[in-house]
Amino acid sequence: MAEQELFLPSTPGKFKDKSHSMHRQFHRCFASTSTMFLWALFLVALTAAYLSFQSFVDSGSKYFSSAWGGIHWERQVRSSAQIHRQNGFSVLVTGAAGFVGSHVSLALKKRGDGVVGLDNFNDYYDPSLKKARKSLLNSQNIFIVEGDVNDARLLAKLFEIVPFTHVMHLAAQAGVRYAMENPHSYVHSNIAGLVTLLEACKTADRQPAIVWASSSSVYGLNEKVPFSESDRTDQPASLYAATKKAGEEITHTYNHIYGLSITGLRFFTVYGPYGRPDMAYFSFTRNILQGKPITIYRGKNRVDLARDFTYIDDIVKGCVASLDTAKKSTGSGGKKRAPAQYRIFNLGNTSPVTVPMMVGILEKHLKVKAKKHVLEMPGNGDVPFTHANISSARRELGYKPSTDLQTGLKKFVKWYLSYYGYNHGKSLERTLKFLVAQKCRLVAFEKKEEVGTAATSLCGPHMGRLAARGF
Ligand SMILES: O=C(O)[C@H]1O[C@H](OP(=O)(O)OP(=O)(O)OC[C@H]2O[C@@H](n3ccc(=O)[nH]c3=O)[C@H](O)[C@@H]2O)[C@H](O)[C@@H](O)[C@H]1O
Repeated sequence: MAEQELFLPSTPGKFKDKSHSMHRQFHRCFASTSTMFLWALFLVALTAAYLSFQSFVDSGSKYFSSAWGGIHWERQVRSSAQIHRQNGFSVLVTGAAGFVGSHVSLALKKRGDGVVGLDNFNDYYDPSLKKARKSLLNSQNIFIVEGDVNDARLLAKLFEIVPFTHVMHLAAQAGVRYAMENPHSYVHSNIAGLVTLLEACKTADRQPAIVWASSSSVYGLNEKVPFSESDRTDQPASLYAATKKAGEEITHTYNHIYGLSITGLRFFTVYGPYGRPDMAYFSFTRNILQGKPITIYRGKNRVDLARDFTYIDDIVKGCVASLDTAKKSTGSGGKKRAPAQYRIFNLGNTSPVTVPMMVGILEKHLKVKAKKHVLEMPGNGDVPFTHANISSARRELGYKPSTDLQTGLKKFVKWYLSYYGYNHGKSLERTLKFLVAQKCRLVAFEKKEEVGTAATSLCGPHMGRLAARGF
């Protein structure tokens, strides 16, 4: 109201005492200006408070939202990186809570190398399996840093704490068909993440040698069998394959410009205990046990699809041999001193098996028939077959796969049943019933003499003998 009076033109004749009125007007004006000034001051203070709160939140997020940093954390990293053998390595394993990463980490630690894991524990598949692998690694004194390969600050910190001799880069967005659902996750992990990691490695004062996971999928539509490293890889059939192929080109650049020693490993459909639930052998096992149908893709002209399935222990040997034979990087602090080693190897099994045959092996080990639903292969990035020529890896790494699919799947099924039981994914009630039944069987087994005596007194000696034998 006061402001309205002040700014509206005054009506002539309305004011009897002009000087008094002017005084009042001045007074009002002053009062109003000071109110405005106070308001402005208040707003400035509010803005400043908001800005400083924002910067607090921003800087705070470095410490609160990320799971790394601090003296205790650094101590864990250092301790995990400690080498316990002569001429041993200190290895940064990215994707350490993943399938291949966890197995390789355990193998390295077992022989006395220092291992620091890095994993972002994303939910591409059930993170509880990743946590279980983490617990396994922790029990062997391997520390897994929770973080992303795209976090340059974290990588710089890790290299500041530990002068890694090697990096085993296994963190990636895997899966051929999922690339159609979430293409950006492939670019994020397999391209951006790879470049961030290479930048950290190239800048390190003692550059590490790098061994990383490429893929058999880079052969794409190549029809020449078996696939050799020198075959064409310029016809990827999926975005996943394209990002792995891009990774091969990118690593070549870093080798050429900065003197990083690089070895790329083209894995062929790796399977085994603690494997990836998104892969066919794993999801088929789950469905078969649950009595659910499985979809088997078939190629053109009703030709079965085939894969050069490779057992995890063989892959681990190939990875470790790659680290052992890797030459040192030649640069330091971002400067190349001399040409460095650049290698690419197929790590396969050299004996492709069709998908229906793989299902047959699972049925045998699970002792359950699958409900099969055969479907023409959709245009989803799949390739009809893979078959590795491994002569190069055999010659230079001493790589010699020794587990056939029968044996490997038997080990996988054994692990699967011990890990999930028969009732994986079923209702809590059914799981409890299953556990109670198991417990009863155990009790009956342990107490069979007592059960036998009770059965004798109740039903006579024949029933007693049967009961004492454990039914
Ligand atoms: O070597 C690799 O570089 C890749 O290997 C693996 O890819 P793939 O060989 O495609 O394995 P996987 O999905 O187990 O399908 C196996 C077969 O089952 C068929 N398949 C699959 C699913 C289904 O429901 N039905 C079906 O018939 C399917 O058509 C295929 O013929 C990794 O996942 C990948 O991350 C990468 O590492």
